Amino acid sequence: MPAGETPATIAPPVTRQQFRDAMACLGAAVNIVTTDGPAGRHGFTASAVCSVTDSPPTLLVCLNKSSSAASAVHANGVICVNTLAAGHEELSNLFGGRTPPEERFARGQWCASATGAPMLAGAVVAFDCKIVRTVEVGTHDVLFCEVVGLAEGGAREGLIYFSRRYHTLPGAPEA
Ligand SMILES: NC(=O)C1=CN([C@@H]2O[C@H](COP(=O)(O)OP(=O)(O)OC[C@H]3O[C@@H](n4cnc5c(N)ncnc54)[C@H](O)[C@@H]3O)[C@@H](O)[C@H]2O)C=CC1
Ligand SMILES: Cc1cc2nc3c(=O)[nH]c(=O)nc-3n(C[C@H](O)[C@H](O)[C@H](O)COP(=O)(O)O)c2cc1C
Repeated sequence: MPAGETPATIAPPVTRQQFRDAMACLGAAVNIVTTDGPAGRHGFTASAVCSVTDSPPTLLVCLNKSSSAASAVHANGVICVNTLAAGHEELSNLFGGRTPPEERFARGQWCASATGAPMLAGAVVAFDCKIVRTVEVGTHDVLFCEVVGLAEGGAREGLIYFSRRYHTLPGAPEA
């Protein structure tokens, strides 16, 4: 559409595909959300991650109820949100695909965070969290997560998912 023209509107009801096509216009950081504990280790790729409040530090994660990771996430009650860096595209696809949990963790270097959830070496940042509330909305559970630990991985270039493709973001210049 040429700049300055009125955008075409879509009549209600908005379909799933129309919603997804619109959401593909929003750039988002890519994260691998992990968990570990009595229900075992698991993880999935998530772009639906957002800051809620800084007091107490809280973020939210939207988890598809049909994900193979869902039961472990709920039972363990802890997650680590590992924000991916440039070069992590393959790892993102591995955790976003239909692979068994142990095959996912065969790639990348993982260590246990304070909550026990796997933390990725080389992530841009990692948020170690306890799930404090869960709200069911449609196909997803919205997990409200209190951040109990942080690790800055030191990766310089970020990764963003936009228009159904990965893009690299340049890092801040050296101080
Ligand atoms: N909240 C939701 O239920 C979903 C939201 N979306 C949004 O729509 C955009 C376009 O999606 P697609 O056309 O499927 O192609 P896509 O290529 O952007 O998505 C890649 C894969 O990730 C899955 N995915 C992406 N975001 C997801 C989410 N929040 N929950 C569960 N699965 C998710 C998709 O189903 C697809 O299998 C995505 O980038 C995302 O922002 C996509 C799928 C589901
Ligand atoms: C870029 C990208 C972003 C995604 N974002 C989310 C998300 O925010 N929430 C979610 O539940 N699934 C999301 N997914 C899909 C899950 O990663 C995927 O369903 C899961 O890892 C595979 O499901 P399975 O373990 O049941 O095979 C995303 C996938 C990709 C590739």
